[in-house]
Amino acid sequence: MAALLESDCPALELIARGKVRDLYNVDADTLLFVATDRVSAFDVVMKNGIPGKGKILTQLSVFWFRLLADVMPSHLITSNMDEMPASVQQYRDQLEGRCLLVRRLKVIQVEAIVRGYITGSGWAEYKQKGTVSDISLPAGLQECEQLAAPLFTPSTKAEIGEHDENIHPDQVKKMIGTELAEKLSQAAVNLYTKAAEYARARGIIIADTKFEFGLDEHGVLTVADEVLTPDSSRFWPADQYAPGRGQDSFDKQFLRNYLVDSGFDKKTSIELPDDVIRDTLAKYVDAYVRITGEQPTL
Ligand SMILES: CCOC(=O)Cn1cc(-c2ncnc(N)c2C#N)cn1
Repeated sequence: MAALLESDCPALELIARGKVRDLYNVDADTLLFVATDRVSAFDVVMKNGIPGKGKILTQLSVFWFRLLADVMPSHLITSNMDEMPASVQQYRDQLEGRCLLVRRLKVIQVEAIVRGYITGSGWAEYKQKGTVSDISLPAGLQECEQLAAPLFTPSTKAEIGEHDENIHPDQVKKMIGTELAEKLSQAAVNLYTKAAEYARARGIIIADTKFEFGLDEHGVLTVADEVLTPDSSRFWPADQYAPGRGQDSFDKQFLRNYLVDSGFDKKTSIELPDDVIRDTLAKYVDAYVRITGEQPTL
C-alpha cells in the first residue's frame, strides 16, 4: 500500500501531482518523478491501486529513454537508487524501482501528441469536421484506421481536472517560435515512429502517445516526463486489431469491462476487486516482457 500514500517523500517538496505520478524538488538541477501504483480509468483514479504498476511503468520508461537516446537526449539521469542523493535514498524502501532522478528543464508548455491511428478525441473531431487538431484529413477514414503517416497533433496543457484542448501545429509556432516548434514536432514524430515500429514487431500497437519536452541549460531540446507507457499512450493488442470499431486496451480492458459491468458512473472513485487488480497487473507485466524481452523487477 506504500505506493498510494499521500506523499512518499515528506522531506522533499512536492511540486506537481498527476493522476498517477508525483514530482518532487531534489535540488537546483534535479527533480524526482515518483510513479505510484494508482490507476485511473475514464479519468477517475480508483480507490485502490495495482501493486507493482509504478515499478513496471518506471522501468518501461527507462527502457524507451535508452532505446531512443540516439533519436534525441532525455532528462533521465538515473533510476538506480544507489546513484541518487541521500535526500532520496532515505526513502529507498518505498521508492526503489519506481522513481526517476531527472534533469531540471525549462518545460515547453505543449502536450506533444503523436497519432499513428485515428481514435479518441481525434476520431471525435474527425467525425465532426474531417480534421484532427484542425489538420484536414482524407475523407472516408474508419475509426481506429492507421494514418498514412504519424501525425503531430498537439494540445494545450490543461489545468488539473480540465481536458486538454487540441490545437493546430501552427499555434505551437506562435507559442514557441517556428524553428523550435518544427524541431519539437519532428522529434515527437521520430520518437513515436521508432517506438511504434519496435512495439508492433512485438505484438503491441502504440496507437498514439503524448510526449513532453523542455530545454536544458544549453538550450538543447530534451524529451521529458515519462515516455511510451500505457499511461501516456494507447496500447492495443496487435492480434486483435481491426479498423472500423473501437479497440480493446492492452492494459486496461479488464478494468474498463469491470467498471462498465458494475454500472460505474465515471465520476466516483471505487474499490477494485482482487481479480481485476490481478488481471490488470498481469497485462502490465505482459506489455513489459513483450517490449523489453525481460521480466520487470517487482
Ligand atoms: C507529476 C506530473 O507532473 C508533470 O510531469 C509536469 N511537470 C514536469 C516538470 C519538469 N520540470 C522541470 N524539469 C523537468 N525535467 C520536468 C519534467 N518532466 C514540471 N512539471
